[in-house]
Amino acid sequence: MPTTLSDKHLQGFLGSDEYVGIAPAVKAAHEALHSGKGLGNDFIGWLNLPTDYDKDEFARIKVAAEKIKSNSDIFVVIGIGGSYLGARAAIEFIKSPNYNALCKDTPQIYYTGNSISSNALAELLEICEGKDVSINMISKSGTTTEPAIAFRVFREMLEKKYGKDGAKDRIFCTTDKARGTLKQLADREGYETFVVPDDVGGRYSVLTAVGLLPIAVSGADIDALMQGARDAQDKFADPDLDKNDCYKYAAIRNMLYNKGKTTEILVSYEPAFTLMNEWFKQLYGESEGKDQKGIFPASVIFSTDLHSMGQYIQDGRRNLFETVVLFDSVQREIKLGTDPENVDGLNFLSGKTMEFVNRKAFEGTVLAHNDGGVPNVVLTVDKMDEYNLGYLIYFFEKACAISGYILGVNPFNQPGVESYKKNMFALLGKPGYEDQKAALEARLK
Ligand SMILES: O=P(O)(O)OC[C@H]1O[C@H](O)[C@H](O)[C@@H](O)[C@@H]1O
Repeated sequence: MPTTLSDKHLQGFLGSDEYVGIAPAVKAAHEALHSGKGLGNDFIGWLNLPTDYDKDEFARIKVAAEKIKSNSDIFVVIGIGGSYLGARAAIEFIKSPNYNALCKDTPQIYYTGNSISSNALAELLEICEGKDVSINMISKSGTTTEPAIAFRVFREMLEKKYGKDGAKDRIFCTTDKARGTLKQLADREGYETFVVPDDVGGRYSVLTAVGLLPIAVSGADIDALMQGARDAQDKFADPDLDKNDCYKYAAIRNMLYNKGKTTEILVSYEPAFTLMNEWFKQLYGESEGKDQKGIFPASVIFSTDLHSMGQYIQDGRRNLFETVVLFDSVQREIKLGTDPENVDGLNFLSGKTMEFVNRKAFEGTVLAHNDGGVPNVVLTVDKMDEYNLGYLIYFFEKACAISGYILGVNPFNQPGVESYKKNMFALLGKPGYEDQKAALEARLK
C-alpha cells in the first residue's frame, strides 16, 4: 500500500473507546463531503479531480512543457501560497531540492512572486541575463499583489528581450477560466492560458494545471502522479473508519487536539520533503485555523532539526503531537566502509547502509518522544516517486477536509487572510481604501 498509517506510537495517549466515540463524527464528515452538502461545498472539486479532470487541457500541458523544455534555459514560476507551494514541493520531492544543480536536459526552475523582496527578484533577473527564459504566471484570483508585481517585472524583461510577439510565446498563465485581471490581460496579449477550476481552491490545486505544468517541465511523469491520486481517491472512499487510514488520521488529529495537543509537527527524515512540509502547513493551517480554533501546523526535518528543535519537542510545553512520514525504500543507497584504525570510532557501522542508520534514528526518536509525552502518528510511504506523491497528496487533502468537518469549521475558505491585505492596500494608497489610511498611519506613529 503506498501510504499506510500506524497508531503504535499513540499507545497510552488514545484508548480504543475514543475511536468508537469519534466514529459518528467521522461518518457525518464523510457524508457531508460526499453528498456535497457540507460547509464550503462549492470548493470540493478536488475530491473527484483525479478521475474528473479536463483531459484536453492535460494534453495541452504536456505540449506546453515540451515547448518550454526545448526553447528555455530557465523556467520561472510566479505564484504564492497554493499557486506555488505544490509545484515546488512536488519537484523537490520527485527530483531533488538540488534540482537546478543536477545534470539534466530540462530547464532550471526558479520561483518568484512568493515574497515582496526586491533583493530576491533583482537577483533572479540577474540569473536570467543572457539565458532563454519562459515564465508561468499562476494566480487563481489573478489579483494577488506579490505575483502581480513579479509578473509585471518579468513581462517587461521578456518584451525587451524578445519583442512583444516573441515574449508572447514564452508567457503561460494559469488562472480562473473567465474572471480576474490576469485572464483579461492574457486574452488581450494572446498568452496561452490554463485553468484553475472554480471549485478547486488554491491550496487544493496542485493536481490541476497550477502544479502540473511546472512539474511536467521538470521532466516528472504527471501521468503517474495522477494515477497515484486516482488510486488514493478509490482507496479512501470507504466511510468505515476502521478501514480508512485517511479518516483515521483525521480522527486521531481531532482526538489529540481535544486533549490539548494543539500543535502538530509534520516530521520527515528526508530533506527532499522540506517543501512538502510547507505545502502541508498551508493546506492545514488555512483549512482549520479559524473561528478561534484549529491545530497549529508546524514541521521539522530530522535528524537535522533534532539538533535544534529536538530539545523543545522532548522537553518543552506538552501541547505537541508528531506525524512522521517515513519511506519504505530509498532510491540511492550509501554503504559505510571500514577504517582499519577506526579513528572516528564508527566501525560499529561498517557494512551498514545510511538508510539503516536513518531508520534507527527514527526508532530511537519516536521512543524518546513518546517517553517525553509526545504522541506520534506514523505514515509509511513506499518511495519518493510520482505515483506515491500523487497518492500522498490526495491522502492529506482528503484527511484535511474530513478533519476540518469534524472540527466544525469550513475547511475551504480563508477569510482571515484578507485582514493584512486590506491594511497594506490602505497604507499603499490603493484606490478604494482611502478611508482607512489615516487611521492606520496614526496607529503606526
Ligand atoms: O492563486 P492566488 O489567487 O494568487 O492566491 C494565492 C494565495 O493567496 C491567498 O492570499 C490565499 O490565502 C491562498 O489560499 C492562496 O493560495
